Amino acid sequence: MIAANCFSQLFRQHRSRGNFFGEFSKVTVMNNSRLAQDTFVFRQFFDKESWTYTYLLADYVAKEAIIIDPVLEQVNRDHSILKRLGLNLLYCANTHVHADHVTGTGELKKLIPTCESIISLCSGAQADKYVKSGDEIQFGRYSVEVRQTPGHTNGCITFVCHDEAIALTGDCLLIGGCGRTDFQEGDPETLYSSVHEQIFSLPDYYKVYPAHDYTGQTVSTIGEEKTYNPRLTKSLDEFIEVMNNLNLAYPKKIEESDQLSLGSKYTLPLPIIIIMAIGAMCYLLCVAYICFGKDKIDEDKSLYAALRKQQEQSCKIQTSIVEHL
Ligand SMILES: N[C@@H](CCC(=O)N[C@@H](CSS)C(=O)NCC(=O)O)C(=O)O
Repeated sequence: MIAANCFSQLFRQHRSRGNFFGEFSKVTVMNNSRLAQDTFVFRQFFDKESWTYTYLLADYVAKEAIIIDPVLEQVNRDHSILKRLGLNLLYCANTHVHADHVTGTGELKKLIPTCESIISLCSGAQADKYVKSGDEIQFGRYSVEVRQTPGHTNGCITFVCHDEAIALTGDCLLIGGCGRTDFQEGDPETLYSSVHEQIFSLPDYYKVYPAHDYTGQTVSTIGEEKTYNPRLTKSLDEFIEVMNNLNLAYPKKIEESDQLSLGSKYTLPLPIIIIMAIGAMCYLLCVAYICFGKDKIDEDKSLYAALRKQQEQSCKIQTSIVEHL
């Protein structure tokens, strides 16, 4: 038993250890499949419209998977890759509510109803599971640790997979950059301490995978970012000055993505909400029509009565004139 534990410790260290630039060897397990797969599956997908990276992490032996930051327009791509690899998607997690694209979580949940959505407790969005710092999300023999890294938004989280020495930093830490802090709940001081305390505290060889890159890069390491990131190597005051003067255009989908629902079990689908709203409007119109219609009939009745009275009176006058003559 003790020997088995020592072996598993050594195996873990061997997989994770690496140098400053994140190079580390990997054990590849050959199984009966014609496609030789590492037991740990890691895929980085790109959406060219929003410059967004989506990540798939899975245990190929247990066939359990997690998707991070899926994009609505790419749901079919993600779904067919899951099918091709025969993976069971346990979770759709989002590093935050994105201002530049709509999440594919709701659509993936429709295709795979057993999959659960995950978002930070501080995001204000709806999901099946809410997470906070220290939580672990398990898939097969692997897991990711949740670290709250607010500053770009209050609900930003970084997922760290210690088994593979990787950090999925969302929009908090980008390669040679960081998330903007000029809208939603952005705050440069908070972002600065999130990066320094929660991300830069990881070992230098951990790989950094962000939610976006606008320069064609795909991966970095903690060591590189700590040494070369032009924003995060500055002092706090200099950083705040830089962040307050980025002058970036607003993302096109900011309003659409603000209405985010991650397909929680407890929310109604949008078409049902629209039908209910139309139904309520029709009901109000009917009530208004009936009330106004009734008033009009009452009005007509009293007018008719007054006319009849007037007619009767003029008849009486005419009769008395004739009698008089
Ligand atoms: N440079 C981008 C600008 C798009 C943008 O605003 N990206 C966000 C993340 S999505 S809300 C961001 O935080 N950017 C930080 C940055 O320094 O770019 C473009 O060319 O469209």
